[in-house]
Amino acid sequence: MATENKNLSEYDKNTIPNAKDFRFGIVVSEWNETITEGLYNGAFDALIDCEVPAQQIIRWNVPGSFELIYGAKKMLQTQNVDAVIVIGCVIQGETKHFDFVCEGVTQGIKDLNVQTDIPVIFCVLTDNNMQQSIDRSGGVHGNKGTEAAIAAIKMAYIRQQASIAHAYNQPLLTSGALQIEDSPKKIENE
Ligand SMILES: Nc1c(NC[C@H](O)[C@H](O)[C@H](O)CO)[nH]c(=O)[nH]c1=O
Ligand SMILES: CC(=O)[C@@H](O)COP(=O)(O)O
Repeated sequence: MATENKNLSEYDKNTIPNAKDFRFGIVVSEWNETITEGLYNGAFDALIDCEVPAQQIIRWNVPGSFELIYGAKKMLQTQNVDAVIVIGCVIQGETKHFDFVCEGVTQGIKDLNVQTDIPVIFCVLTDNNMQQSIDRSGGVHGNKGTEAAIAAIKMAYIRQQASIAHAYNQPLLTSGALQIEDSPKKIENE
């Protein structure tokens, strides 16, 4: 399903885990900052709407999307966060630089998700033109920052449940959609 068939800002709070105790890092690229600020506002507002206290949201800025990799790495190494959201906007120019920046950031963020224990959420627009970026940062297609915030909450929850399951040597819930429990049940060893 392409973005044009899905509003990026839509979410059902009934499907979102309790996020009150989670801490989030948000690394924001300064390139195309009118777009990245719109994406950040979408992410921040969604986290607040899901009752994450503002003081549990840490923001760092980096020069461009390529620096999101290093910024996210240092964020998760030095800050007590349950998930990191990286926010960028890469727009095709005259040269192939677009391809290398997009591929580099994609692979770098993927590597962080593989090599570290903290989920890093990919909120990087890779658009052909500015209008596509406007449309996806609070325009007709909604706000990818909102989508990223909801993903961050869900992945922080999965990380939390996985650590609990590991501690009690229990498999994670495998019944399709993640079932949300008010508080994880302690499994008494037989
Ligand atoms: N053209 C865009 C860039 N380019 C800059 C790179 O991300 C990087 O900062 C530079 O190569 C120095 O390492 N960055 C964006 O975020 N968006 C662009 O459209
Ligand atoms: C993604 C980029 O680096 C690109 O916007 C830079 O523009 P150009 O390819 O014209 O140098």
